[in-house]
Amino acid sequence: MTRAISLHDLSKTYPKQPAPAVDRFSLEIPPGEFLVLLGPSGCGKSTVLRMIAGLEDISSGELLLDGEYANNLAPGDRRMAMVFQNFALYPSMTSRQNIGFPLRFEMPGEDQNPRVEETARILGIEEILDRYPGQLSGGERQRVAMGRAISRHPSVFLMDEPLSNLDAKLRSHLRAEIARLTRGMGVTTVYVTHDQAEAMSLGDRVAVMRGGVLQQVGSPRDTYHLPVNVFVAAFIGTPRINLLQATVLAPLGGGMWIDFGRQRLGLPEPLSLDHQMLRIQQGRDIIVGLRSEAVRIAAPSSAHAGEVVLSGIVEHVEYQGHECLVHLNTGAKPAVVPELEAPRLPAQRTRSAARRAAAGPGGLGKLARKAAGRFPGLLQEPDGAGAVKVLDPPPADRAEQPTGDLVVRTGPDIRVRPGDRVPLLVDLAHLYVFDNTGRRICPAPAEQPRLE
Ligand SMILES: Nc1ncnc2c1ncn2[C@@H]1O[C@H](COP(=O)(O)OP(=O)(O)OP(=O)(O)O)[C@@H](O)[C@H]1O
Repeated sequence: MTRAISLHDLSKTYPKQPAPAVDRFSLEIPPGEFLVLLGPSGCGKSTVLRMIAGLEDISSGELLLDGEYANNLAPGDRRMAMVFQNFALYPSMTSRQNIGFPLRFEMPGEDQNPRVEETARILGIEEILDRYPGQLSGGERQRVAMGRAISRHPSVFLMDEPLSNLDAKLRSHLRAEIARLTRGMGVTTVYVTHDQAEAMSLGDRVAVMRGGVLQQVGSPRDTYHLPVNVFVAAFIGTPRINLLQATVLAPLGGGMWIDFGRQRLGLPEPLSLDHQMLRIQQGRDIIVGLRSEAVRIAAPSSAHAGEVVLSGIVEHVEYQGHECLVHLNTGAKPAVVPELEAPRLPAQRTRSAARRAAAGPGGLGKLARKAAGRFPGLLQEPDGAGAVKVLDPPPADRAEQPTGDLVVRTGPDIRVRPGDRVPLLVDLAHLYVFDNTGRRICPAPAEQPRLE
């Protein structure tokens, strides 16, 4: 049994809160889909989940279950099972009693043991059925919590960061188990997380939220390759996408360049349609996004079609075993996305930079708050597209030292050292351009009229 969930302009405003925690959220979740709600802390993910579960009143908008109006349906009548981050097990009950507890109400008078044992077999927890939560590891507790959800044969699973209290190895193991279980059962699942890697590996689709507003919903591949705005681009992908401030130069005589200040990137002629569209940005601030795999360290003579030349000074090489991440300074100004951490920390910190970093995220938060103060309305736009303004890093940083603005992924055997100037080849097929409100303009959004 599985079901469709429709959210139409769902909003939630908590008492005494000026801004809605969830703002006109619309989404169709077909039966059997594994949908992940992804976003930074406080963006409203749990509130959406709780409204679906019936644990939170809906301020406005409509919730439909299999096409039927369900705003006022009691939680117990929704046939949904929820799994929480803190496991929420009864400490005085054994695993068997915890798993069987909801069945007492669903199948009164019946023997629950066969259902409990079937569930335990699916989860491989037969051995721990007679232990109490205090006698279980974190992973075992979460399996019991999952068992309690599964044993009810629900039509929807709602999972609120179910793995975030577990260590990395167990997380990845249980992640695979959740994917196997939910797909096997074919039950519609809504899964909340702020971990983009988890979202990408689990979701049929990922819905990215920011400040209560849905930014983009799509397959993991689409959200990675075609982010609608700079926020989604920066939130998804590790290492984070390189975001650089730039302007477009398109003199009347022809040619087009993306100007980073100290270097320019020439766009090859004839210009592609997407690049022709950039002409209207002439003289305006833009943000260029380059994922770490879109740039390689190689001589200009080895450029393939579609690759253009830049150069950078190596600041730091991060050896990762299977690859290296090379931090470079190209002389460009990094763009900062409010609500996410600041741009990358400089590779070679001065003492004052290290002090600032040691002071924790407050300084970065302050930067974002300062930005929000300088550009009112900047953190959220009425149409939900999400304006994301480019910010200059604090001047003191720049005066003290050059900051790495570009991270490039290379093979593990790269032989470069801090201070080396290296040639770079940028693959234009993987170059993103965002306008000064943060919207992606290149590659052009599908709905945009094209110059044909
Ligand atoms: N009961 C409440 N009363 C008032 N404000 C609330 C309440 N619950 C949540 N909020 C606020 O609503 C906003 C969204 O909260 P929510 O828990 O949905 O975010 P989230 O994205 O799930 O965050 P996290 O990942 O940290 O759990 C936050 O600003 C939060 O402080």
